[in-house]
Amino acid sequence: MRVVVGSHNPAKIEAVHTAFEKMGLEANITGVDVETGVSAQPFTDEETIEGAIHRAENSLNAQDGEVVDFGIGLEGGVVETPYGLFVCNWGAVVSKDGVVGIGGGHRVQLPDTIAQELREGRELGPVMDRWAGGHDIKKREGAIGVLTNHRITRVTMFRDVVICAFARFSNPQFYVGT
Ligand SMILES: O=P(O)(O)OP(=O)(O)OP(=O)(O)OC[C@H]1O[C@@H](n2cnc3c(O)ncnc32)[C@H](O)[C@@H]1O
Repeated sequence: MRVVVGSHNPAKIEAVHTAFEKMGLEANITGVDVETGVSAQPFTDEETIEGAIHRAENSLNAQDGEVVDFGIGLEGGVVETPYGLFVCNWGAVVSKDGVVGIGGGHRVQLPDTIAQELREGRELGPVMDRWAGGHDIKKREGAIGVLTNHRITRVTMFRDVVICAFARFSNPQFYVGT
């Protein structure tokens, strides 16, 4: 099966590889840079889901006539709650016939100092690098990896997001009419 991921972020590509391994599916997986159609730092679940869907759809369309079975979009964002700002993560799988599966991931509460910088308009990636003293954390363990001491990483989190988004294709009989 041919799968295209709407990103070159190595954490996302590795997550898709490990998801397919875990699902026991053989796939040729590549990444492509696509537009997300949402802001660089999505600030709601809805905007983050929209970004994931756009990435998945644009991945399918980027392949110029080549047959691709699934486009996959993985998007990170943040959500405001009465208990503070949380990182949120969403994934979308779009099949070549246009069926869309969506899955969500863990949420981790951001420290107030980081949350405040995001509310002022900065992006989580560079803020996290500065705060944790790392480089390109978003391409490796992610904020979730830093904050959980690597017990959950961006790779394992997005791996599970892909498996959840794939539920519709793993069990189509449960989704008839939806
Ligand atoms: O190369 P792409 O696929 O665009 O990957 P990205 O990490 O830059 O883009 P996302 O859409 O996944 O994330 C949106 C923003 O949130 C940041 N972000 C999201 N989750 C993060 C995490 O776990 N750790 C660090 N930054 C994160 C990221 O840096 C972006 O600024």
